[in-house]
Amino acid sequence: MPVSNYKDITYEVGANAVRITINRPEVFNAFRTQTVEELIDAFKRADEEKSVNAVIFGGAGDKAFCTGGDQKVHMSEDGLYGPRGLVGLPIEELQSAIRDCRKVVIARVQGFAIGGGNVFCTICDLTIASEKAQFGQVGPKVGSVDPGFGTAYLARLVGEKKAREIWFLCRRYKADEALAMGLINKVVPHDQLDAECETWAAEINALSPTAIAIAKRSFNADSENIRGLSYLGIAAVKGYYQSDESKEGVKAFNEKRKPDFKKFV
Ligand SMILES: CC(C)(COP(=O)(O)OP(=O)(O)OC[C@H]1O[C@@H](n2cnc3c(N)ncnc32)[C@H](O)[C@@H]1OP(=O)(O)O)[C@@H](O)C(=O)NCCC(=O)NCCSC(=O)c1cc(O)c2ccccc2c1O
Repeated sequence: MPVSNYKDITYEVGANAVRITINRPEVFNAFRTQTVEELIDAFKRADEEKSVNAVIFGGAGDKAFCTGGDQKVHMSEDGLYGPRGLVGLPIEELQSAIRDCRKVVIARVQGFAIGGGNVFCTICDLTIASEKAQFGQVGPKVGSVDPGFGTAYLARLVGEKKAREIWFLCRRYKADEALAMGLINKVVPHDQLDAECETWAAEINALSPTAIAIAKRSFNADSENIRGLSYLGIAAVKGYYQSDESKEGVKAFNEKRKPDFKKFV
């Protein structure tokens, strides 16, 4: 897919990093099938980029890095997001593409990193956030769950107790709380976010690309079993998405009301 054909994202090669940006600010940079397809293509392209060692992954506008799956397109008859993969968008292939990319992937978080957006932060090699950023999970509130990197790998970063708290209470966490729990690497004043990301990318860019790629593969190898969990779990999520229980979560979000899950207990 040529870069010029991207509709939902932008792709730029800078002096120190490739910049991949979700460009759907009208839905807080939520992703649909097309967004996920383009991101997979972009991360595979970045993997082959010869001039830089880093990728800066962000979301357009001031409000959000990414808020996960687009709940407006998710409100479908079959409960799926679209035509591709098990749940209608190949999210598990995108998560693999980010992990498999030999560059250091830095998440640039200026606002909400919620749902699948929070999973991206978890998977990215490094995360730098503005003091305005907010993190959290919403799956059990909106009829969804990320069964793999969003749960099991999150626990490796923040510990089992905190990861379970994040999923079982669906609270929002400020940037300094995310830093304290080990979810992100650094918090900076809002207007210094781009400069900080660029500084980190420049430092990485001065280092040996082969050593970095081997180190990344080595870190990944130790948690590679989670890819298997994710691919298995997503089959369960497909069945869940087709249930009235999950559809109630999606409907409630779109109708801006609290979900009523009582009858499913
Ligand atoms: C981000 C929020 C916390 C912001 O709340 P706030 O109250 O400030 O603002 P609004 O809620 O009014 O939102 C403003 C505006 O943006 C729209 N919007 C926000 N997020 C989305 C979204 N994800 N999809 C579509 N639209 C969105 C919202 O509708 C408003 O627009 P209006 O035109 O209506 O005014 C809050 O918005 C929030 O919690 N958003 C997250 C919603 C959500 O449910 N996300 C998806 C979760 S599921 C998921 O992401 C997911 C990830 C995975 O990795 C998976 C892997 C495997 C299987 C499944 C997966 C999966 O489902």
